[in-house]
Amino acid sequence: MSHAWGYGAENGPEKWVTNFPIADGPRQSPIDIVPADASYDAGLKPLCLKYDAKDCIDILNNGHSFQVTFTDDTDSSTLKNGPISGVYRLKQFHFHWGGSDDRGSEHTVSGTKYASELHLVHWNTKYPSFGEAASKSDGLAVVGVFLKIGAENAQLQKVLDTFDAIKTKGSQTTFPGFDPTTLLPGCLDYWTYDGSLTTPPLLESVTWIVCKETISVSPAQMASFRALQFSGVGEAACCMVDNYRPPQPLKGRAVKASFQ
Ligand SMILES: O=C1NC(=O)[C@@H](c2ccccc2)S1
Ligand SMILES: [Zn+2]
Repeated sequence: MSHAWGYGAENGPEKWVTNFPIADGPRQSPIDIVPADASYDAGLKPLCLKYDAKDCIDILNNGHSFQVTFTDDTDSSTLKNGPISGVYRLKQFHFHWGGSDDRGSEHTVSGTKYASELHLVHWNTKYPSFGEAASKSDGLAVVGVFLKIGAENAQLQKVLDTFDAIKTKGSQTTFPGFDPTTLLPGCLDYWTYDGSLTTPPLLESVTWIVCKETISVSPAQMASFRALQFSGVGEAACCMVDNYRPPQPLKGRAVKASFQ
């Protein structure tokens, strides 16, 4: 690829395999979740998500999405139970979205695309760091939440209110004291399967935990997402839209459900 990966015609998901051959690997993400094909697993525990707002540090436009980063030096913001063993620390959360309200999520449900998808990225503390964990088959756990077009989401709006300060690639601003619990649906029923990062390097190190229940986002709020830019200051302006990878082949993997 002549330049860094992205979501355009020249450097987008169909081209990633050139520099990242694992793109055609056996446990790639996202996938289309077909509820009727998911098997209920009574052994799956409820998710235990405990976040401390004091760990929330800043918000960054990284040129692919925007991410809210957490301090992960202690076990104060963690994911436990669910399909995982041990303690996973929250590193960051970010979103993927479309150029219009009819698309944007990475996972789909029986082919249904949502306007956006929230990813809460956690790493297994049996490893010394996120970077180390990212290369291990049980290194990461990402909680995915679908954003469905509807009422304005007041908690999400707190994140969107920072966007004037992070419009372009590489810009960031402080974002203290935000509790990501406020972005979770009321019901934490989930589907789970073994998958990968959905962006390069596409490492097959993610236990995916996708919530059945959606959260709401208004059309105006989605328009705010789309006013962010992939491009940096002084570059040709390019709206940050369609920053999602489409579903990948299941290749025989089982999708389990925590609910009947
Ligand atoms: O769930 C995912 N979404 C992404 O953008 C991928 C990623 C890549 C690197 C770090 C964190 C997340 S993995
Ligand atoms: Zn993501």
